[in-house]
Amino acid sequence: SPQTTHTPLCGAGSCSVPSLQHSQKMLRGKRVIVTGASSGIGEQMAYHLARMEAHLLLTARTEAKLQKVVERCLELGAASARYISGSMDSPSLPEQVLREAENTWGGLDMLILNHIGQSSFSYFSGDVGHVRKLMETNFVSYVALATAALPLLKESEGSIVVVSSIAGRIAGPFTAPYSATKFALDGFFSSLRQELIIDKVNVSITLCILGYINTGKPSPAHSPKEECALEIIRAGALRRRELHYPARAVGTALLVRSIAPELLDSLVRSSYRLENVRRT
Ligand SMILES: NC(=O)C1=CN([C@@H]2O[C@H](COP(=O)(O)OP(=O)(O)OC[C@H]3O[C@@H](n4cnc5c(N)ncnc54)[C@H](OP(=O)(O)O)[C@@H]3O)[C@@H](O)[C@H]2O)C=CC1
Ligand SMILES: C[C@H](CCC(=O)NCC(=O)O)[C@H]1CC[C@H]2[C@@H]3C(=O)C[C@@H]4C[C@H](O)CC[C@]4(C)[C@H]3CC[C@]12C
Repeated sequence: SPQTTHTPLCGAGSCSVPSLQHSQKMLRGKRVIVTGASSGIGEQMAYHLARMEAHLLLTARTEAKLQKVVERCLELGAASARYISGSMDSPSLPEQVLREAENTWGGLDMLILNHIGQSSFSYFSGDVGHVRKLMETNFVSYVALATAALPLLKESEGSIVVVSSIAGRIAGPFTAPYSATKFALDGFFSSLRQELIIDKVNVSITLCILGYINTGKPSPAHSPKEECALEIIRAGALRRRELHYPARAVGTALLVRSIAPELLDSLVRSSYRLENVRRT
């Protein structure tokens, strides 16, 4: 399928050896948009891409943070780096971002969809307005960005990378609105991938299923955001269908769910200290 056989980001080299160094070289001089790049995993992806000498367009809401990330990217070796600030629940922002890419670069090679709106880890409060807003930010804006990017990505035979979560495959408690937005991403982008393959359009879609990543204080129990960021970029550059990170934890959870879903549900329920979870 075009997902695996054609690797236009590779240049002239042999892409059958998916070494880390090789996938890094593949990004040199490529034009990449990263959303949610002012902190966490998105910020780390920007730094890796800068070291790989890519051209970067970064987005998030907080201009002051984006300015600092752009400065650091230029120090690290980015071919160029710029940003657009704004909230992704604004319907005009996705097109504005893609216009900027077209006007400055005349094209696009990779779109990394990573941002998420604010949500809490708590019992569902009944706030339907919050669900609607989170759907706009975490799902509809991803669809709008991909839609606006597709003409450019078709031209470059580029890639879309969608950052999702284990919560988008296995619904645990206390993340109902967030989980719904991540399940929606899987439905939409997996269906779109099928259509692109049917139409022989060589744009890859990589869905990243992440477990708990340490984006705050260092903790040995959680996977590091720097490594996670590199794995996401690598999976996108290699045009993989899916990334499971950390591989063993995510793979085991998905396997147990497919064999014994009720057992998995009960293991997930019993893994929380319920007295620590908020009812809002
Ligand atoms: N951390 C984890 O354990 C896990 C994370 N993931 C996924 O990884 C991705 C990155 O998560 P993580 O790095 O932890 O998240 P962070 O909260 O660290 O970063 C979120 C980013 O999105 C931006 N953002 C927030 N609200 C908006 C908005 N309304 N419009 C535009 N941008 C916005 C933030 O910047 P600003 O506030 O400046 O707008 C920030 O740059 C997400 O898709 C998440 O679902 C999946 C599984 C586990
Ligand atoms: C609550 C986190 C979102 C924080 C937020 O709103 N950030 C944006 C901002 O501050 O503006 C959740 C983000 C990732 C979640 C975790 C995840 O996706 C993996 C697991 C899924 C499982 O179903 C529940 C536990 C998770 C570790 C989950 C926990 C909540 C997040 C950290």
